[in-house]
Amino acid sequence: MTVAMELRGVSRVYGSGAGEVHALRHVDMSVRAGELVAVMGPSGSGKSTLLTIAGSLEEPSSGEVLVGGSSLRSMSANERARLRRRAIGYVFQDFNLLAGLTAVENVALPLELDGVGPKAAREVGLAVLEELGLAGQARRYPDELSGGERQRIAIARAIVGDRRLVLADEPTGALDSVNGEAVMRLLRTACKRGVAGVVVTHDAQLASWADRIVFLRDGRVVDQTSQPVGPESLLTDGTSR
Ligand SMILES: Nc1ncnc2c1ncn2[C@@H]1O[C@H](COP(=O)(O)OP(=O)(O)OP(=O)(O)O)[C@@H](O)[C@H]1O
Repeated sequence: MTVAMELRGVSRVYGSGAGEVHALRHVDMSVRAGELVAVMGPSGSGKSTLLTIAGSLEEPSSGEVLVGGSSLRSMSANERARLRRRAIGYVFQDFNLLAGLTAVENVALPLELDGVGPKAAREVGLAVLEELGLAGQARRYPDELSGGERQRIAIARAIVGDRRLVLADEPTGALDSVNGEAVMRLLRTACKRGVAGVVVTHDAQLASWADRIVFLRDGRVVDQTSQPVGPESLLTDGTSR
């Protein structure tokens, strides 16, 4: 399988002098197309920093980030912007859906911003919603949807078009366990289509939906676990079988 995203020796330092914070220290990590990777670790261990750097929303202090085999450093600002728009989908805890647009209009928005005509964009948006079992919500506005439904629509928006990488930061944070599982199931469905997914979560049960769990501590990768997919592979105390 092709490598969709790779971090090579990535470090990120915030501040300087006595206030220096080493958010990431020499992190090596790669995610293949079709693979879902969970990132876990204590508060402040660098999980969000890893995600924003992988998504080209922030630059590393040193090291290299490759998306689809191309180094972000070798791209112009315009090329990076195009990559963010076309190839990378982002899902955050607070949904970020636009209140004045219906579910399908929200999903179609990235395509429209990228120059696809409204009708064609809407058709692609509807197809993604259908594929994810969300067609029934297509015409509703965000305030007519539950929190779980809103987050699933946000995932549909993150994978619409030719997205190769989906980055999700605590996408299940505000949801109950049933809706949290539904969100992880959708991310898995997206990965089956060949999308590479990276999801930050505090929840071991939800992380068990991933193919692999990467553990961070003090900005370093301290462990990686491959696992059979599905929450049934977890023991009741949250450890892997
Ligand atoms: N913009 C910033 N300026 C200064 N320090 C920062 C900045 N962003 C993050 N940090 C620091 O970098 C370290 C890693 O932060 P990060 O948000 O990546 O951790 P996290 O694992 O996502 O934490 P949490 O689980 O609490 O969200 C923390 O010590 C944090 O205070």
